[in-house]
Amino acid sequence: MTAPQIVLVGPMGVGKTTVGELLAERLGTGFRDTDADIVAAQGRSIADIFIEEGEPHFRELERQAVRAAVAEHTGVLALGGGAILDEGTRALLADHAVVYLSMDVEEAVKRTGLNAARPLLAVNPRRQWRELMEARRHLYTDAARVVVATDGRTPEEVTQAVLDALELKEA
Ligand SMILES: Nc1ncnc2c1ncn2[C@@H]1O[C@H](COP(=O)(O)OP(=O)(O)O)[C@@H](O)[C@H]1O
Ligand SMILES: O=C(O)C1=C[C@@H](OP(=O)(O)O)[C@@H](O)[C@H](O)C1
Ligand SMILES: [Mg+2]
Repeated sequence: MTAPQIVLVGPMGVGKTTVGELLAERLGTGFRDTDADIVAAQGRSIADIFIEEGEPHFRELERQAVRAAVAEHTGVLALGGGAILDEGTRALLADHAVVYLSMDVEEAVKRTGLNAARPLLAVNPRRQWRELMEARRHLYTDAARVVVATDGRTPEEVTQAVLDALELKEA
């Protein structure tokens, strides 16, 4: 059976895409991101999918994207932050090398406040973050083989911490 070497989960803005690309480079393998797969397949942005068809439909598209990626991809795979909310998606992650990139609420507000057209954070970001993390934290933890904290670390430092935690050798 083929499988991704690493699957990155964690909240929006924690660095799944950034660290995923760095990890793929360090391991000499490919990088894939389910958000990018969905945008490519649908020909429209994630924000547009949320607005036009709602979050449940997006979670279905995301489950299909995760199913395809874990079946086909052998490199580093980054998921969207909310993928873990879907039971079917969680089942697809069982037995994979899932890494939870974590951060606290203050770090989250700092990172996503600076950027991002992220539909779930449009109003009152600090409260949204607290609620979002309370709902999701245990799902990330349960799905993950290892947890890597990203607070106060650069993407390069996080990348090294993931390689160390999984005891992976570079290419
Ligand atoms: N360890 C880090 N420290 C500071 N900023 C970071 C870190 N990792 C990522 N970022 C920045 O946070 C933003 C979101 O990163 P991204 O990789 O898109 O996160 P995700 O895919 O988890 O939503 C980007 O602007 C990125 O440059
Ligand atoms: O947490 C979420 O529900 C979402 C996270 C986003 O991905 P990132 O975590 O890569 O930003 C994207 O899938 C969508 O905006 C919904
Ligand atoms: Mg991302």
